[in-house]
This record gives sequence, C-alpha cells and structure tokens, in this order.
Amino acid sequence: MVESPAARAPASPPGSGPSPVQRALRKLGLLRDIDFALYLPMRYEDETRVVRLVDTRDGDLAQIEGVVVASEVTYRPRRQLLVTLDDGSDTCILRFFNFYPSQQKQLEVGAKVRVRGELKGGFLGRQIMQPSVKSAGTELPQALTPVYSTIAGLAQPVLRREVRSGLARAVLDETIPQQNLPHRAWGLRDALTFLHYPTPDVAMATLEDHSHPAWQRLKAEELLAQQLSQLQARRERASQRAPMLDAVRTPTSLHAQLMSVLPFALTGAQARVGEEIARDLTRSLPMHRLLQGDVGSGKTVVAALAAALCIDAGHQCALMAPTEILASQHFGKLVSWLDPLLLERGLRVAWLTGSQKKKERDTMAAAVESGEAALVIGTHAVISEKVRFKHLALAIIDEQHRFGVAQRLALRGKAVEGMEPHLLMMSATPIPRTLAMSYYADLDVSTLDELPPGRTPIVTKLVADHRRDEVIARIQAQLAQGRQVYWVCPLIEESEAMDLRNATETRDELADTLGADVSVGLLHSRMPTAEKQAVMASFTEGALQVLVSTTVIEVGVDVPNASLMVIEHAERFGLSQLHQLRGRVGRGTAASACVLLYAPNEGGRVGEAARARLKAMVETGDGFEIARRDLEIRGPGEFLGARQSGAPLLRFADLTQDALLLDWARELAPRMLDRHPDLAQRHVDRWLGSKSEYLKA
Ligand SMILES: Nc1ncnc2c1ncn2[C@@H]1O[C@H](COP(=O)(O)OP(=O)(O)OP(=O)(O)O)[C@@H](O)[C@H]1O
Repeated sequence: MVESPAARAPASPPGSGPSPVQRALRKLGLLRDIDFALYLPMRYEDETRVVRLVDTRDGDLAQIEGVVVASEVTYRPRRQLLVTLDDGSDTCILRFFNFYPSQQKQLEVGAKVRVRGELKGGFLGRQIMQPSVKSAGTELPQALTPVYSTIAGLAQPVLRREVRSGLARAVLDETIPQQNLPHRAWGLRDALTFLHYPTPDVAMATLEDHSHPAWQRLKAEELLAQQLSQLQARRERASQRAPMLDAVRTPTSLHAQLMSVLPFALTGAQARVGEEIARDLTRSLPMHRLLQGDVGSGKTVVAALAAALCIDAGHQCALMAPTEILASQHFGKLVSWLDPLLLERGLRVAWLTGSQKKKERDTMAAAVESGEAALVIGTHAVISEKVRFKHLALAIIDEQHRFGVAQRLALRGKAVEGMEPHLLMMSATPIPRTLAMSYYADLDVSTLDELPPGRTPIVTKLVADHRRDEVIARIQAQLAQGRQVYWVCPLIEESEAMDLRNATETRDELADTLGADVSVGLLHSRMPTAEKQAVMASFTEGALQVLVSTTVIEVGVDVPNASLMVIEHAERFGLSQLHQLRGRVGRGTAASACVLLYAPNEGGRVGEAARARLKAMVETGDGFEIARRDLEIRGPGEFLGARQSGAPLLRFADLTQDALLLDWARELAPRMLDRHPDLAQRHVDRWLGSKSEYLKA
C-alpha cells in the first residue's frame, strides 16, 4: 500500500518550509512512516527498575530514587554542583559540571528525585557523574528505552517521539505470504515494536548480535527485498534487446589484428574472460557483466578486445571513466593499440571530456554522430544530452561504483533505437566471489585471477615516520638503477588547500634532499587537467624521476619502470586504497617495493583497525585476500557501502553471517515474483523506496 503524503512525517504549515527538526530527520533519511519504523535503536537504557544503593556495585549503571539531603556549588577544582542523595539504604554523591539553574532548583534539599547513571567509588564515597534526573514517583516504563543514533539539532527525546509516532502510523501489514515465512517467524509489527521497545527480561546479547527472533524476522525481510529487486531488474533486462555482435573473426578483423600487435600473449585468465564476454556480446540479451581483477591483472587488454569485437560487428563502443585523468591514463594504452588499426579502416577514436574547447567538442560529437568515431572515450561528457551515437552497442565503464544511476540510465538512452547497449563494468577492487554472487544477483561476474607472467612480488615494508632517512636511501638506490619512484601524500580531510600545501612542501623537501640531478614532479587533484596530463606524460616518458602526488594516481596509472612506492601516513588510508596504490609498482619485470610510512599518534600507538590494515598489506599481495581482510575489518555493510555512492544497501543483515536467511530469500524471491507480484512490489517499495531504482541500474 502506498502511503498518502498526509501520512508522512510531521508537516510544517504551508509556506514555512521545513523546520530544523524536519531537516534533521530528512538528513537521517527519515521521510516516510516506514522509514521511522525501520530506524532501529543503536542501544537501550534500562529505566524500568529502581534499585537500592546497598544492592549495587561500583560500575553498575543504576537507577535510584531518593531524597536530596545536601546540595552545594563548589569551585574547586572547577565549578560544579555536588548533591548528596539518600535512598534510605545508603547515600551517594551526584556531581554535575554542566548544569542550569533549573536543574539546581530541581535538586534542592528535600527534593525527591529519580536519577540514572554509572556508579563509581570515590574519595568522598560513591558518586554518579552527570546523571540523568527525573522527579521521583512517576510511573516506571515497562520496556527498555531506545537510544537512537542522531545528529546535531535533533535531541534524543524529540527523535524518540518522532520514531514512536512514525512507527504507530506506519502500515505494517504482512507482505510475505504466511506459509513462506521462516519457521516460527515473528510478525512484522511485533518484531519492530519489540526492537524499539524490548521488554527488560530480554537477553541483551541477542539484541546486540542480532540473533533475537525479532531481528531474524527483520533481516529476512531486508534480504528478501534485496533479492526481489535484483531479480526484478534481471527479468526486466530479459525483456530488453541489445544488438547481437557476432562478427566473424577473420584474420583481417580488428580483433585478430589487435591480438597480433599485442606485445605479449594473453594469460589463461584473460583468454577465458575474453571468451565469456564475447559469448555475451553475440546474444540479444543485454550483457551486464562485472570484470574484476586484481591490480595489474591486465583488464585493459580484455576491454580492448571487447571493443574490437564490437567494432568488427559494425557498431560503436564507448569507454568511460569518472575523471579525465583516469580516462586518459587508463585508456591511453588501449587507444595506442587501436588507433592505428582504426585509421586504416577510415575510422577513429573520439575524446569527449568536460574541459574540452567547444570547437573540439563539436568536431568530436560530429564524428560520433556520423559513426566515424568507432571508439568514444571520455568522462560523463560521453553521455551528455548533446552527444548522439550512430550505433552504440557496447559501453565499458571503469570503476563502476563511481557512476550513479542517472549516468547509467543516460547511457542506455544512447543505444541503437529501441535497444540497450551491452554493459561491461570494470573494477580493480575485487569483491570476494561469494559476496559478489549473492549481492549482485543481477550481475554476471568475470574474474581475472591470474597475473601476467614475470612479475616479481612487491616487497612491502612498514617504516615509522621518524626513519625517513632510510627511505631516502632506498629512493636513491632505485634512481641509481634508472628506476622511478612514487611518493603519495595523504588526503587531509576536508581541506584540499592544506593537501596541496602539504604535497608541495613534500615535493620541495624531496627535491632538496635528492639534489639537482633528480627531477621531482608534483601531481595534485586541484591542478588543471592539462597540467596534470603534462606531468603524467613526463613521468611516463621518464623525464621525471620522482612523482609526488595525492591519491590522484590511485587507479589506472601504468608506468612499468616505476619500482618504488612510498605512502606517507599509510595508517590513514583504507585497505583497498593502499592495495591500489601499491599496485602502481611491480607492473614490469623490475623487483619492486612499497614503503608504508606510518606516524603513531601521541600515545605512540596506531589504532587497532589501522594496525590490522597495515598488517594485511605486509602479509599479502593478493587483491582477493586483501578484499577478504577488508571485509573482515569493516564488515560487509561498510565494505560494500564504500563502493556505492549512496548509503549502504543492507542495514541489518550481514551476508557473511546470515547465509541461511540469504538462501531462504534467494529461494523465495522467484516464486514470490511469479505468484504474488503485487506483494513482491509492495515489499520492495517498503524496504528500498527510492533506492530500488539504484539497485536496478
Ligand atoms: N598477458 C600479459 N602479459 C604480459 N603483460 C601484460 C599482459 N596483460 C597485460 N599486461 C601488462 O600488464 C600491465 C597491467 O595491465 P593493465 O594496466 O591492463 O592492468 P589492470 O588490470 O588495468 O590494472 P589496474 O587496475 O591496476 O590498472 C600493463 O603494463 C599491461 O600492458
């Protein structure tokens, strides 16, 4: 059932715009009644019982009721209100550092109050710091009190009230047919009500680890919604048509010629994946394939071969990356292979980027429209409204997670009339296969699980920041052998200006230390594109020996002569990001190394998660193992969430722990779509709302 707008979250009077509370609620994604109902507490407080002081121990979180027998403001060591409370069994001190006059009044001698907080032993006897205070004698709640995650401008009691009324208003009729529910499943309303307001007798651990039957019910619901929406997307695609690209592979075909100009033989994995893609392209069902492979596994050549097949069949292929520098770096090689072969055929490569001059862009767009540009490369500009393709049949998207729904939909609109383009998404941050299969039920996954031969493993070393001198010696040794070096500076959160300053200083320092014979370049995301490209080009040619950069070089840079990567403040980077960066070296035959410089914090320590990340980097060079560890450190929600531009798609279920529920959902989804399509749709709308489009695209 679709909720009427009137049933939605608190409205403001007409013309007044959203109130601060509404704005804050919106920020938390709380719009529809169901959003409130599904906004579950992060923890609970037990206000259902009052205990006697004699029965408590230090460290207990206790609620006690008593009479104020003393109350004074003292100034040593700082201004504070000290209140002595007597509950008939013992006394304790309440200590407030922040207090209002109204609170002081509430705590006058003789007042009867109910306070709640953590009891601590102390010099003056037992005490509670900054307890919450209510007047005594009010009725005790029957259920635990929920504590929700909130943001500035939205006080906990206000949020509690909003959630309570949203939950009451929400339409929570069952969408899963009774006979299909897991054994002894709770009802949806019961489960949600319980999770917001559990009874005090509940085993808290079952709420915390989400094993309680109420949680199970909710996770089952969520997983079913996810499976249903993926299946819907798959079925929708099954009714769509794409051009069938079954060109004959003669010796004069572009595909065959490309194979013959490649300076190497394909690895077994490249050949296998190439055939998987080729098979998809001959079908009229649009391909929807994720090509994943570890850094340096040779995805580019696989993409180039797919493009060649498409062009051999007389169609156009578009290649897109999220930024200009990535587009040119990542596809540079591919273009250098294909360009001469295309020219022989009277065809060409067109570039389309946002920073292009109008005249150049118009020329390119005309070549795309006439079909002369068989290969179109660029950024989002490729899918801008003005660009019209003659016969686009294949779109290759690099780093798919940075492309949003709108872009993917726009791309579809560019295909041959009434058809969809085949879609190949390339990702250099592998997702463990089982996770990919269950999560992307709507995606076929091809994996390059073999590196080209002759690579020597990259040696990874952890070095404390104060031992920079050793790193300089390493750099000098590499330079003496004619090799090149990357030095990556961390992003300083929220301050690009500081980033730039920091990177510039590092460049100057390195240039100073290494001497006039060594040329040190700088690459930073704020530089104009042309300048960035010029710097990259001189590094690629070898004119620059050391490249200091921020994470601009993360993906797609391929300079096989570079043999040393230094990452400063490595503890601040995410694991897959570190792995990506490390992958910029070890791309040729030279023995390569990666130095992770870390700076312990003031306490001389590196945080636990950061330590786990650095340890993983030293212990393994395998991207799939890295992905597995990353998943372990962050949990699937965040792991996958970080790949999406929006919020993580699974809030409650955990794909690694809820395998049984996932099986149940996977098994039920097709039957439910067949037999109860209306219920299935309602279920998806309820859970995914506006996000369902995202999943499908
Ligand atoms: N079969 C092969 N034999 C030898 N070298 C290869 C082979 N395939 C690719 N290469 C080379 O390996 C390097 C890495 O390939 P490529 O740039 O395609 O990797 P990638 O998978 O895109 O990695 P990344 O995601 O790190 O950019 C390139 O220099 C490429 O020319």
